[in-house]
Amino acid sequence: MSRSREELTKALSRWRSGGERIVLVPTMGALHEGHLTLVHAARRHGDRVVASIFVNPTQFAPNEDFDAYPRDEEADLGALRRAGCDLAYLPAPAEMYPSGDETRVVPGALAEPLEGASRPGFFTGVCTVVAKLFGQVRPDTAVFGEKDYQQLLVVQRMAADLALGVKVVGVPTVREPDGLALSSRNRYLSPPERRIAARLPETLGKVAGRVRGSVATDTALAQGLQDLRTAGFEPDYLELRRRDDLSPLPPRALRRDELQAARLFVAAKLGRTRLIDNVPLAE
Ligand SMILES: Nc1ncnc2c1ncn2[C@@H]1O[C@H](COP(=O)(O)OP(=O)(O)OP(=O)(O)O)[C@@H](O)[C@H]1O
Ligand SMILES: CC(C)(CO)[C@@H](O)C(=O)[O-]
Ligand code: BAL
Repeated sequence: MSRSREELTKALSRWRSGGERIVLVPTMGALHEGHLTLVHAARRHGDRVVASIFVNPTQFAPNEDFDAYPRDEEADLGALRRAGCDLAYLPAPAEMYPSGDETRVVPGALAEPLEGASRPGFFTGVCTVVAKLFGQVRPDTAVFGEKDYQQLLVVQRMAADLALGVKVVGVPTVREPDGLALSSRNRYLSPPERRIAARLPETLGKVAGRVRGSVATDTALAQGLQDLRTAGFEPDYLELRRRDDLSPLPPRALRRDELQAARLFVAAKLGRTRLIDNVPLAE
């Protein structure tokens, strides 16, 4: 485990001088099987796996859950060790935001819809901290989850645009047996809310099925929003977008090529917990 850049750099230079390839898994901690699946995937992409744990203040708006965000360092370190992570990097805030820090990485159009529209400034915070982590670790590859699909695309774009020399790879969403995507924020759910939460992926499946069955997308999405409200959610968005550039799809029945290119995205509040999820449209 390393809390300072100095310790991190020592380990990295030892590995690099032996020609080993380094893979980074950035996280905010409160680790679950989804994160550990990223660590397992990372092992297949290189020789040494570094996982970072840093609850990044710049990606939280003032009204969001930065203070309440779950933190469980001891359990996280044990889980990472068992998953075969070579180094856990837990930087102190001053390592990421040193005194006088003022530079921000502002993403473009990919960061505008969906999470970008609901959480202004979120992707600037994410890109800024991920660029810093890439600069500190200088990994060959970095692994991100498809649960945060827009984040994966935005980070891939940033790495290419800024020529950071990091290959950014995505890993499919890991789900509970009832379909709920694993997420650190699931810890906020009360037992009755947890039972309702499975209706989120269920609704995605139903909307996707209706669109595949040639129902017009505007009708299928309106029905999906209604289903979410009836189940007890307060939806932020339920949208169909092209999976490569997140541009919108037409409000009519989709052609086969459009179905292949589409992904369905949702964000919804259940009590005080905000959940997100997404699925491909084509089976
Ligand atoms: N269920 C999951 N399947 C695959 N990857 C996941 C899953 N949950 C999180 N990840 C990935 O783990 C990385 C770190 O995410 P993070 O620490 O924010 O966890 P999280 O569970 O997404 O937390 P939150 O509840 O705050 O959204 C991200 O790349 C994220 O996409
Ligand atoms: C990528 C990330 C670690 C940046 O803080 C965060 O957004 C997350 O955990 O998905
Ligand atoms: N899981 C992405 C980070 C966030 O929601 O703040």
